Amino acid sequence: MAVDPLIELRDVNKHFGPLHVLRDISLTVGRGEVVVVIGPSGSGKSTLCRAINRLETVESGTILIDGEPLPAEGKDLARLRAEVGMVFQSFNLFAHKTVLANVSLAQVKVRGRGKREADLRSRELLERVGLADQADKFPAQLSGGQQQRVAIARALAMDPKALLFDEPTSALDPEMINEVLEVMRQLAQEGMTMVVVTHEMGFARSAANRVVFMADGRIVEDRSPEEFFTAPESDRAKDFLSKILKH
Ligand SMILES: Nc1ncnc2c1ncn2[C@@H]1O[C@H](COP(=O)(O)OP(=O)(O)OP(=O)(O)O)[C@@H](O)[C@H]1O
Repeated sequence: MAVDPLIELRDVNKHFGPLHVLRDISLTVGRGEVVVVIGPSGSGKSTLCRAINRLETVESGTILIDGEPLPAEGKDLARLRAEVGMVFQSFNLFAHKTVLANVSLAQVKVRGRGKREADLRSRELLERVGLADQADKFPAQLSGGQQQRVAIARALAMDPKALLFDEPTSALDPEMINEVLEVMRQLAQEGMTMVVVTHEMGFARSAANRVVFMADGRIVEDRSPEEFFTAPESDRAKDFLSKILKH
């Protein structure tokens, strides 16, 4: 399949003090592709995800969104950032605003939509994530899984070209993990371009087009889930998988 690149990283490097946390990272995510990033704790997965829309600065290398280099600051950065939505481990909803207002807010402020139009779109998206009947509640009245689904609706409300997920289920009780993964699976099937940092190997196996395995700030393997899970090539990946499978 010819790749139509939507997100590209070329030779990206970053340190935190003496720690070289991203080492010569080159990665291309094609339009409609789901790339799941896995690896041991501290290997740089979240930093990579956050670098893609410059929540972390990088020291060298290039990041392109739909062919446009991501600038360090300014209007073009804000515009490109809005094209790549982000869903975090902690849902970061406004506690004093209703679910509906949480989904509508950025549409009005960033996209310049009128309130009525934004609310209409928010209701459609809440329906899509199975929360149509929760629109008037406040975040604290919802379960963690429901709150994360609101956060996904909020990200979708910006009409992003791609979504980045940074450990979206790590803060959830086990019984709520699946309802969030199910929404993500649905988005993947609908063709959303997604980069997902997760420890959920079942999701990586079943929803990813590619698995990127990181260790010590490097991409060590970048392959289909079938190949990666049945025949990992590197000792680091073999070691990682054997530890995970023991749990
Ligand atoms: N703001 C920061 N300042 C200093 N060090 C940081 C900062 N953020 C992350 N680090 C360090 O950079 C390394 C990579 O962190 P990162 O969160 O990207 O790893 P990760 O692979 O996502 O790990 P985990 O699976 O535990 O979330 C870790 O050693 C971490 O302690």
